[in-house]
Amino acid sequence: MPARLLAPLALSQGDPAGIGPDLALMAWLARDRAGLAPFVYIGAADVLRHRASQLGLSVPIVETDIDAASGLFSESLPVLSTGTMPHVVASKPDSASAAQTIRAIELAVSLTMAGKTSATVTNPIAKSVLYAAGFGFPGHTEFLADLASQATGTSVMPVMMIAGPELRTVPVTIHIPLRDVPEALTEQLVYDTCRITAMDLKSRFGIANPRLAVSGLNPHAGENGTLGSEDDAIVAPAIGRLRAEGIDAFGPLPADTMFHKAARETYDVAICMYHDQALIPAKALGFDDGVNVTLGLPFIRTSPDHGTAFSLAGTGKARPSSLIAALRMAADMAANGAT
Ligand SMILES: NC(=O)C1=CN([C@@H]2O[C@H](COP(=O)(O)OP(=O)(O)OC[C@H]3O[C@@H](n4cnc5c(N)ncnc54)[C@H](O)[C@@H]3O)[C@@H](O)[C@H]2O)C=CC1
Ligand SMILES: NCC(=O)COP(=O)(O)O
Repeated sequence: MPARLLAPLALSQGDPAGIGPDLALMAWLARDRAGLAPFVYIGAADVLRHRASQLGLSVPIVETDIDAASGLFSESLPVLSTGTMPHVVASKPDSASAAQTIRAIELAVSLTMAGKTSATVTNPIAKSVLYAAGFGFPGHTEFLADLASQATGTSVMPVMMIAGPELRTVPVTIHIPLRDVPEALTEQLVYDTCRITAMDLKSRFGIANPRLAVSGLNPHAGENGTLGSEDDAIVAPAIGRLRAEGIDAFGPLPADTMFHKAARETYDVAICMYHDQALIPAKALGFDDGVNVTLGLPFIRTSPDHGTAFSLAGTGKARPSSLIAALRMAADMAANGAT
């Protein structure tokens, strides 16, 4: 456990029919080998016990209050219970569990904002399952920002960053249909996303002068306007404003040639215009140890880079490496004094 980290990490259960419970159990079993800081699982203890038994994993699961959680961690997996869950079957998603899934995220965030936990680490949710139950946010990222805005009374703009050992990427637009991207992309959005990224790479990742490589939207970054106008009309002016403020942003770059090894050495983060432009290279290069971190929040939030992988839940085939990387990154950020 890093010396300065006093409060445990909050780990939300995610979709209980997905691999979140499996990964939490596996991460706890790997705690010493992986050098993990104490974490408290926030969710349904009965689902976790059932999954442990299904997987044949010997994990003592202890329901606790938050103050006792860190002290229990070496001998048992502490659980802060969100109450009794409707019946859950591994790999069978059911929107009846949505309220509990959301409650676990809310509880993790409120504990983290109160300083009772040092960071929030989220297990994956299935967006469509929550949408079916009326969840009004595209994903965690926007939900967390809303919770933070409500708690602080100030507007919070979240930025998604996928961070792996070889590459960090940020999508400027996130979970919207591809056909809506050009409409959603504005100079202000590109500018704000880059500014928040630069600020957080400094304050949370210790990069003194972050280099931001900004992609274009169109093939060949628009080929001088002949393959689309957005690169010259939206992306380039945003980069001009950033540079005028001393932020080392450059582009717009053709997205197809900015991810090879030599290109990656020229920047600290790639700012991309839409979800797949950012997440395909990030997951191709680092699926097993990539971390999804939300920048711009007044607290630390990380997550594995993958989803609920329903078909693997309860089989023992899910790999916990990305969750372990997310737990480690959150603990490092907290120990380094980032909030
Ligand atoms: N942070 C979050 O809450 C995220 C949630 N999702 C949600 O997850 C659901 C499923 O999404 P998919 O696109 O199928 O992505 P997915 O990441 O769940 O699965 C993609 C592929 O990777 C495999 N995989 C994923 N995690 C793995 C692990 N830990 N070990 C071994 N193999 C693993 C799966 O078996 C599948 O073949 C969707 O509903 C989506 O909304 C997706 C990404 C992130
Ligand atoms: N594709 C990334 C993803 O779905 C994660 O979204 P979020 O739930 O962290 O907002």
